[in-house]
Amino acid sequence: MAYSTLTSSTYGKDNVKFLKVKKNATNPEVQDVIEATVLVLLEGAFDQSYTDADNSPIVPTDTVKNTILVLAKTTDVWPIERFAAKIGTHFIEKYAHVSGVTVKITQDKWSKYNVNGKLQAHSFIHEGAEKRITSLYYKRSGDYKLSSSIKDLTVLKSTGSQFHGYNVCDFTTLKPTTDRILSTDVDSVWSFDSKKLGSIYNISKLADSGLFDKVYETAREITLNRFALENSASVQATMYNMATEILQAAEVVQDVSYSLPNKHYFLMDFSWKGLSNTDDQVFYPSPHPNGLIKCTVARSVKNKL
Ligand SMILES: O=c1[nH]c(=O)c2[nH]c(=O)[nH]c2[nH]1
Repeated sequence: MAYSTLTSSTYGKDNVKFLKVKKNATNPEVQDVIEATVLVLLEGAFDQSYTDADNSPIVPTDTVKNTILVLAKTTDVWPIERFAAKIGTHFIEKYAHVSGVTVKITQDKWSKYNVNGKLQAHSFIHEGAEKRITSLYYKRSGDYKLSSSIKDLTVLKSTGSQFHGYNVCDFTTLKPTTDRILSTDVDSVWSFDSKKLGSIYNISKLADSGLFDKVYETAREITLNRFALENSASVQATMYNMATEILQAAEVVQDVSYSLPNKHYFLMDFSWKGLSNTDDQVFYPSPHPNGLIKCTVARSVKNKL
């Protein structure tokens, strides 16, 4: 008997990059761009390549890369949810021994900007680290999980955030505050209810209706609005409220997860110079450690009906 057994495996290509330009049909001067980074991993009858050095079932990762780029050329990549579904169904349809496909597409945020009050037709600002992401896991059975997210949207508010009333014990040094700086890199994930979306082949039609862009815009707007407008009791309370609002606004969303670092800014001590800093003006951006707070929020059973 063999000493070991392969319990799971998956393989493919990561960091496949392209930029695609879309020209308006009536005015080709009006353009859009998507810069994307794609991951595709395959599952299926590949065990012998690991256990017997038999490469015959392997679709080379180089072929996976070529496929992503050819599909980027020949099919519509707007929005990324549509392109993820296209990639997923392609691999299942083309290779009978592929049983599952994982796709992750990360989109850079290129935004058009104004010159003399006029939105430019084909000039864009790269808005830093912020990304729009979609993740798909699609199985030959037809089952799939689709989620989308915002990552590395860095925000800060200089007041309108509190933290007090927490557990106090002999390890506690933190002072309660009714006015602090709150800053985080937003990582917000909303998973779609597959039953409400229907078959994976329905995703393209839903994309035509603008559904995925609308949910993305809604999630981003709710996150930014609530961050600004709510006098935050804690990261925990604010993220829960954001997630609840997204569930209320987007019927097709099954649950919402946030993962938020609490990026601390500590009030500097100028007492050595005889200076008071009680007016909360000068802070030290502490690179580490940071708080890290995560939650997933779904509809309560009553509201699922
Ligand atoms: O919003 C917060 N949540 C915490 O759990 C926590 N813990 C801490 O030290 N500061 C904060 N702030």
